[in-house]
Amino acid sequence: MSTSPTLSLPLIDLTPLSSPNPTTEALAAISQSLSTAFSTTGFAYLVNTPLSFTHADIFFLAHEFFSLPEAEKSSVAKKTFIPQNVNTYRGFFPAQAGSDNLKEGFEIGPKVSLPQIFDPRAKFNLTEANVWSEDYRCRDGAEQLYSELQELSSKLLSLLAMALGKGASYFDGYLDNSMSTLRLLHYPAITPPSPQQELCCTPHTDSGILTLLHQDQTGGLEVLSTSDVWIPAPYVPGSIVVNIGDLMSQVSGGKFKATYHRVRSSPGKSRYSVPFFFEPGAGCVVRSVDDEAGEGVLYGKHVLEKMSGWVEFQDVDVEKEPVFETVEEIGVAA
Ligand SMILES: O=C(O)CCC(=O)C(=O)O
Ligand SMILES: [Fe+2]
Repeated sequence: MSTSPTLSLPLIDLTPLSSPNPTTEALAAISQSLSTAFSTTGFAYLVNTPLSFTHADIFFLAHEFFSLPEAEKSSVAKKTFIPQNVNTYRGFFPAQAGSDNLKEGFEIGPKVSLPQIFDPRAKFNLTEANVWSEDYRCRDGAEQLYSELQELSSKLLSLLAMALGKGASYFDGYLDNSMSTLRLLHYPAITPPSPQQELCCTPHTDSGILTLLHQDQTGGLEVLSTSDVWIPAPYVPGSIVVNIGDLMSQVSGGKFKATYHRVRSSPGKSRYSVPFFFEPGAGCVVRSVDDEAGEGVLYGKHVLEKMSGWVEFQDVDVEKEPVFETVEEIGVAA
């Protein structure tokens, strides 16, 4: 692990993960670097990742989607925005004018269908199928990127298990029916620049296990340091920004930090980013390593609670959702 003189976040070299048989020492060294980064700022840059996609390939997927005509994007918009559409959780969301979240997005989940554990009357079905516009030419690419990011995240999860003193397969149950989300984001240019629109992504923590973020060259990402100062996390060529989500922070007994981050507007410029939120299955019971016999929390419930605070899901009312309470109730093995 190294820290560039101009960067406040560590760079972690993942070269050994591209090898079919990485040495135990190499894996232990990455595990240690991740542990140090996640126990302090909660953020790091990953370099020499095993992805087959270049930075340009990834942003092509996003540009192609956001250059579709508005009507085409609306055809896959979530029900919250286009009431006649059936998709509630996957799909397109438009930019919310007048908020600190001036971004439009397109979200996809796994290609394989997930067990339908939500009440069909629920306002948000977290395990619904993806929706695609026939005019979007990059569906195969987006599905392939999803699969590679899921694979990389799974490897990182094993390394986090080791960092917590557990065996490499300790968290493997999280991968059953994992409902990770690949999100293509476009922050439209603010013209004319407005002093009121200082932020285009409001300060927040992510909700899942970890997030792998590709950002373009525009800059603007900021991370709250341990001394409560916003530090820039600019684009580093060829890197992925990684950070811990609330869930993993809880699982680690607070050892790993879910750090606040935000995006500062770049006057007159548009920006693209592609976060991948690595998540367990909705029916996964998640427990802290410090309380392995405890009741734990059902991941699907954790997400709905978190969603009620997101601008894209303003109408989530967790109290009114027919949310399952126990694993038995939703009929899924933990
Ligand atoms: O666009 C970015 O760089 C960050 C996006 C983000 O933090 C998120 O979508 O959770
Ligand atoms: Fe985030």
